[in-house]
Amino acid sequence: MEKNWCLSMPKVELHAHLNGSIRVSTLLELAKSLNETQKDAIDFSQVEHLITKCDLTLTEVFQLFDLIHNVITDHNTVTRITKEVIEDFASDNVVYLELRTTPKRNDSIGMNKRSYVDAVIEGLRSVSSVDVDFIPKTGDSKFLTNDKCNGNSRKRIIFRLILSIDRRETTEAAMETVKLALEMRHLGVVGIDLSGNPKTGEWTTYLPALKFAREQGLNVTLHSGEIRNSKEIKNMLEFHPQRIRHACYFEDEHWRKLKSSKIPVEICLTSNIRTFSVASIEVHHFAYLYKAKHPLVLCTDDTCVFNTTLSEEYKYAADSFGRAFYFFLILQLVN
Ligand SMILES: CNc1ncnc2c1ncn2[C@@H]1O[C@H](COP(=O)(O)O)[C@@H](O)[C@H]1O
Ligand SMILES: [Zn+2]
Repeated sequence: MEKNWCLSMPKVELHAHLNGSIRVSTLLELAKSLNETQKDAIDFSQVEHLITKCDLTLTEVFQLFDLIHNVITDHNTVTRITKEVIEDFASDNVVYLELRTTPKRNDSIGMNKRSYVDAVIEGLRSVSSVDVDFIPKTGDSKFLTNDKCNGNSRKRIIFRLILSIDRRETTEAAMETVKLALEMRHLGVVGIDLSGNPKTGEWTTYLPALKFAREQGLNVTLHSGEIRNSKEIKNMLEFHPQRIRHACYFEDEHWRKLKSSKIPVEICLTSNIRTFSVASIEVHHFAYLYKAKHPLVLCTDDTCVFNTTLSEEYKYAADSFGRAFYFFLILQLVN
């Protein structure tokens, strides 16, 4: 399928991690300058090596995240990368973007979870090439958009934020993130995500925070089935999150439960193939769920880490799954 057609089509991105979507050029620039000024702070050659590697094991992916986090340490950098990530999605013709990020602390520079998210919001405000509509439309909040020219001919992107809990965090830290999300709902925070290295921690550590989030009306999305862990997948499905991501290692009983519950699945083809979570595109569960008419959405996950864009994910799906998928896209456009 035509790459340009996939590019020109207005798209919705529901699963992208902020730090994993940093521009490659920005990552290399920041890593290089850190390497020159503070020799011990970062191993530049390792960043370069991992960023150019074709396939990355999950362990390498999380090594790369640690390196990225070592580079993005201050508020200004968080603001800069947010601005750039939005500009990049807008140029890929994404018209609705739900970005997720893990609020972080860095005591040495006075960063706490709240000030981290404030820096993200500052990034939204600083975008000038496109209007970023990030405030749910209620009352007098309209003035908080970054709509600088009041014109309606400019390109517009609707933006919402999901706050992530990292599987390395404590129950208390997760609860702090949920409370922060509740405080920031008027700034477009719509949900809570559980992510991080699936080989780390127990998801039950976060259940009190996830249940509290749901009781308070926040949406919950879970990374599930990125590795084989039958019990965790079963319990996550029983929790009934609003959306699930990955579902690579689901077994028959999980598929049955997923299909009857109609929980939508966020599909990240390149991420799954490049991390070997699925053996090949031919056996990817996208085809199975698509045929079963299960609610699905194609997403990028981490455009920097997996060297992809949402248009490329659509092209990948169309090229791999053929004509039926092409008509599915046309129907989406028509509706
Ligand atoms: C490859 N599949 C994945 N599986 C699980 N968690 C992932 C992920 N990709 C990204 N993240 C989560 O997002 C963080 C980076 O963005 P933020 O610092 O939050 O903006 C990673 O540290 C990890 O916790
Ligand atoms: Zn993810």
